[in-house]
Amino acid sequence: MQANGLDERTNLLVEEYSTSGRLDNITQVMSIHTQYLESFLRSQFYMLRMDGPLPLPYRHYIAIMAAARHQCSYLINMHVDEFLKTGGIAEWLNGLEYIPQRLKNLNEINKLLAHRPWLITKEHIQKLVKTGENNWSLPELVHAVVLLAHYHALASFVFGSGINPERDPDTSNGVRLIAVNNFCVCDLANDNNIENASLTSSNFGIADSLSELEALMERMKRLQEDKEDEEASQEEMATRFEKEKKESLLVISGAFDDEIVSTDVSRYIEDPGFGYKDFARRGEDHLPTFRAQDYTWENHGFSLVNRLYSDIGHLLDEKFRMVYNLTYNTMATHEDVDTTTLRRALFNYVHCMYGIRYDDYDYGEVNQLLERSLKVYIKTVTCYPERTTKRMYDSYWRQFKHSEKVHVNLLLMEARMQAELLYALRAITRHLT
Ligand SMILES: CC(C)C[C@H](N)C(=O)O
Repeated sequence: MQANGLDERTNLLVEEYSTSGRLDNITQVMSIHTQYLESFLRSQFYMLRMDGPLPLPYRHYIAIMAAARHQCSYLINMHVDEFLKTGGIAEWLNGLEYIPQRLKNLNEINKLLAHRPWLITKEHIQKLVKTGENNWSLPELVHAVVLLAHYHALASFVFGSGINPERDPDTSNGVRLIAVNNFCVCDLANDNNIENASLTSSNFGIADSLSELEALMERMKRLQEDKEDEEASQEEMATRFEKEKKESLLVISGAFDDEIVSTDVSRYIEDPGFGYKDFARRGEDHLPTFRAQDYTWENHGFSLVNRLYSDIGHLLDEKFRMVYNLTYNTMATHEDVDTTTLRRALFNYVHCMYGIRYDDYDYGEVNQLLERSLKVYIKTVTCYPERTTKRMYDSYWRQFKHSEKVHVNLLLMEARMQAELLYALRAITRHLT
């Protein structure tokens, strides 16, 4: 890393340490991408600590409820502390039975948002805002929704980057260490690449992975060159999306055994068995398509959110743009590479799994650029983050640097957050009209 890049990173970390009194592992890992970290911290600081519709302890409790949907003890513990520090009532930490009804009413939207946001309708919104004494004002509800989406997505980042302990196959009783494993901070922040990682696996496969990389770059190049010549028809484009969506539903991610949720976590959730629909298991494949141009973040979501909870729209917008455009023009050891097509494919594939379609995007590209093991990883990190394993992390893009895999995680996290927001905000708009 260049000297001034390093300075910038150090300054940001020093600043973060002096305002919050800690430097958690999330911040350290994200600091590999300093510019992004800055917009991340800014929006997180705003939603947690600045003036806003919800009281401070509520914000942390909502973060706990969100993280619990993915059994993310790491985030839960962090916000349990913050909840108490900001004056939260300790009794609430015994679980959902101890919290006010109003807060409890968020359960349903938390659950849908986390796992099947396409099911959120204006009726859900109506119910929350019109329940007599326990009602939520729209600004409060928007604040809550932003927090929920932020923490669901952050749980994806935490598991996707190995910030949580990996599941130890021997602890079949479901007990997990709450401590943070050191796969993240020591290795990722130092950006050890495959040479080090491969010490644990065998050297066999290096040649394969090298040629995989070359082949991927070749495909990217071809796609960029062919863009102008080949214009698929509208129908053809729609068919390609539907095909990709259908296939994504069948990608199997991790073990299907019913997870045992520890009581530390289960006390904060209702209906723990509810997850991203297991299409593969049920043999069903219906997920409605959301046409992105009918309700875009830029034209609709952004202004609604900004109107109801001032300035958060700008902060989120800046963060989305930042992650979407972030590039170092590198691919593993290669430099000066235009990686736009690959980064778009990652982002759009996440939206595809949530049924969101951009009609000017050719989903054939997803298929050409994202190999199977990467799709498994994306689906797991996005939809069932708690099932992510180190093996999944290691099995794709074996030539790439850890910083690039963290970059992938940033894209997945933000794409997921945006997808959740789009569905929730569309429902709020429908409620208002
Ligand atoms: C996710 C990676 C493929 C990103 C790439 N290293 C870039 O700088 O654009």
